[in-house]
Amino acid sequence: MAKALIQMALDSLDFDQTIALAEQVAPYVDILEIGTPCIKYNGLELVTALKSKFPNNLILVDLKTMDAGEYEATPFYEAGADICTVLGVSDKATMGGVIKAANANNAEAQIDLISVKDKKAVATEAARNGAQIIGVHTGLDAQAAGQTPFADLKDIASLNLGVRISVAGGLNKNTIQDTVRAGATIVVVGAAIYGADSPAESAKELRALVDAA
Ligand SMILES: O=C([C@H](O)CO)[C@H](O)[C@H](O)COP(=O)(O)O
Repeated sequence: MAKALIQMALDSLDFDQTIALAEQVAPYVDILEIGTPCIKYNGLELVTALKSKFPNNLILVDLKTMDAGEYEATPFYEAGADICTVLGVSDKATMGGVIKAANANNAEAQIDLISVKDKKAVATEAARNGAQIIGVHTGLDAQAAGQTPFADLKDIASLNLGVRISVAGGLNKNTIQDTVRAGATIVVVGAAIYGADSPAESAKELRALVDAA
């Protein structure tokens, strides 16, 4: 079985800090994620910069698109995004538009199940419609209210949809191996890396844990 990928969520608003953090963690992670607040603040220029500075990492742009899927996602794919996210609560046509834009650019679309009520149904339909990645996601606000992504991961993994499953929501060194063993093929880490005394050391430790899981 292929090793799980590690995705680092770059959630700063500051352009230069984002590049500096990416420089520290890039050797240890597979995917550099431009978080939603960060992409809204910095825009396409940051995608172009990360893509050129980190050719060995995939770039995920966490657009969380809600409408006008193809129109919104296309410039980000053209700027170098390997993966863009679209909300699972959006219209089927919106998700379809992002999937279409991804395919036109030899890239991938991720359906984010954040705040979706019937997650199994949305994930099943999205996979059938060509989404390459399903994102099980407990957002920062839901985390603050004590929620975790683990029960949702169990539900989605049990469907055996044949697509990759990304998991985000407060993962850290204590939970990352169980998350991989439960079926995550992409594990997303934000605060546990950028909030550490040494983000590079934290990313290195997580890499070793994921590779050993
Ligand atoms: O996607 C995220 C959030 O919704 C803000 O955009 C986070 O980047 C994601 O949850 C990963 O960060 P942590 O939960 O801090 O690991």
